[in-house]
Amino acid sequence: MGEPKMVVDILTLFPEMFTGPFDASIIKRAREKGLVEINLINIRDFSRNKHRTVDDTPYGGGAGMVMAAEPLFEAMDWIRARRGEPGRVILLCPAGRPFNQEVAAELAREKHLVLICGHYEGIDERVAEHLVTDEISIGDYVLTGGELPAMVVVDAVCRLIPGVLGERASAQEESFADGLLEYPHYTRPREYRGYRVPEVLLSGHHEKIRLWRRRQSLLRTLASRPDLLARASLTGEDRKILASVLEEIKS
Ligand SMILES: NC(=O)c1ccc(N[C@@H]2CC[C@@H](O)C2)nc1
Repeated sequence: MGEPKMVVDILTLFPEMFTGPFDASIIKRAREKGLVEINLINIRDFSRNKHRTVDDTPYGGGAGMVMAAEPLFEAMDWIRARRGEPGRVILLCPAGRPFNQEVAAELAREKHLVLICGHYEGIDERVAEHLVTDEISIGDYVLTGGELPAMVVVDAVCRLIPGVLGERASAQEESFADGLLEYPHYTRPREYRGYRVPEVLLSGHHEKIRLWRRRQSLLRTLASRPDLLARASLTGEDRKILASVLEEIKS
């Protein structure tokens, strides 16, 4: 097994939550190919008291419990001793930087990521202040823990590592890679319960198919995510296609 392209250390109280998603399909294959190494590290193993506690009551009062700093600092010491300074130490939390394809691409360039999955009301702030390099949120909602967000981030990042997806083309063409939504996909049969595949896709005319797909991407993005359209890098051809679409809408 060659040197893995990326190492991901995940600090969590529930390592068992990860076995399903990371032992199936693409991530499993990436691990088997040695393209990525994912280590699940149980925060509780770094508790330094005999009851192996990892949380405590909040200073200043209030409901709920707070994750203590010590086990996380001890775990980071262990990670550093074993593998040196991580490229990024990511805390998953609702206040974090919104996760998107651009952030995934940025993280995919790192050699070593540490993801910290919190629980309870939150984590002692000294962790965010002195250990964390990036706070990331997968959306504006509160979850019981950082584990599900960590799975989402690992999935989106791993699939961008060269060699993880079979033919790179599918990752390139896919939504958000060029900033537009994806065109519709079809496969056999060419007619199912009376529903037919668009003729152009059966024509074998590659240029027409490319244009049809691009038009569909532009139409879909215009219809459901005009904000993405505003930010996308459009070619001259794209603008011509959009102009003709807008003409049709007006007529
Ligand atoms: N939107 C998100 O990415 C997100 C991340 C974490 C989270 N919850 C954890 C539990 C306690 C605290 O560490 C944060 N909820 C939502």
